[in-house]
Amino acid sequence: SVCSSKLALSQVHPMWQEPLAVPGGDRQSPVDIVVRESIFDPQLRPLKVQYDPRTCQQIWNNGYSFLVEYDDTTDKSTLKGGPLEDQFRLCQFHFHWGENNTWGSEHSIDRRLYPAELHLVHWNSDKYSLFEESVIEENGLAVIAVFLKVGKRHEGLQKLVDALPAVRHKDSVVEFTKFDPACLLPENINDYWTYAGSLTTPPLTEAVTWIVMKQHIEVSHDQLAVFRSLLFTSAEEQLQRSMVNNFRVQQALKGRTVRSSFT
Ligand SMILES: COc1ccc(/C(C)=C/C(=O)O)cc1
Ligand SMILES: [Zn+2]
Repeated sequence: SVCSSKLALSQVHPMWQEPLAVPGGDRQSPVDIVVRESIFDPQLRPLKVQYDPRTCQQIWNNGYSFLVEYDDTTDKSTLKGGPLEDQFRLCQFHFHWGENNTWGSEHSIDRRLYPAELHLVHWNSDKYSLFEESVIEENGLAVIAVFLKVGKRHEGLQKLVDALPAVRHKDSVVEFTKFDPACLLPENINDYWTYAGSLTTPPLTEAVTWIVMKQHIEVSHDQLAVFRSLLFTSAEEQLQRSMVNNFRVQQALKGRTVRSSFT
């Protein structure tokens, strides 16, 4: 099953108007992570990531980002450990980026923004039987966030970059297989911050356990430029708009604690 319902996503408009307030919105994302206010939790376990490249299916431009979607009908690509009590299934990953290298990430570390941010979206397959069910449950989703910095070319990313021109317009889909998302993780995945938050695009539901990696990955300027060559708009639309700055504004922490897995 493709893990993001087309109806809800098709209502995600680029640069969409932020709702004034999300019902009961006291755990919204993204947030600024203030390092010296994060609390080391020695009970946080190492993350266990097991991805099977054979579950990779397609890339879809949903008019907000491009999603690399995985077959999540079995427990082949999974995440567990860390702050998680249950086993989670990978359903898709996507990115957020800016119009230049000064900004683009959704989270920040002591107010430092990165030019882009990767989100690997997983749902709780111990408790729910469908992604769509898990999206409305407080322990339904786990998202790994990885910051991207501009530097050397990322060899593993290039296969994805080469496929992007085929999904230039909103609602375009291209087959994309045998991609191992583990190649996008930093060497050290055991240093991370974690907090209770939400999706950062509609439906903005407060269902996400965020796991934000301390270590970034590097991609080249040219690779990021291909992200920026995508369009928010479909082929039929009169006025084409570049897919850039597809990040949400930061939200209040509202008393939440950000824990760290490292001192
Ligand atoms: C059911 O519709 C959905 C739409 C979007 C999403 C995600 C995964 C949003 C985000 O990445 O912030 C999930 C479900
Ligand atoms: Zn995201």
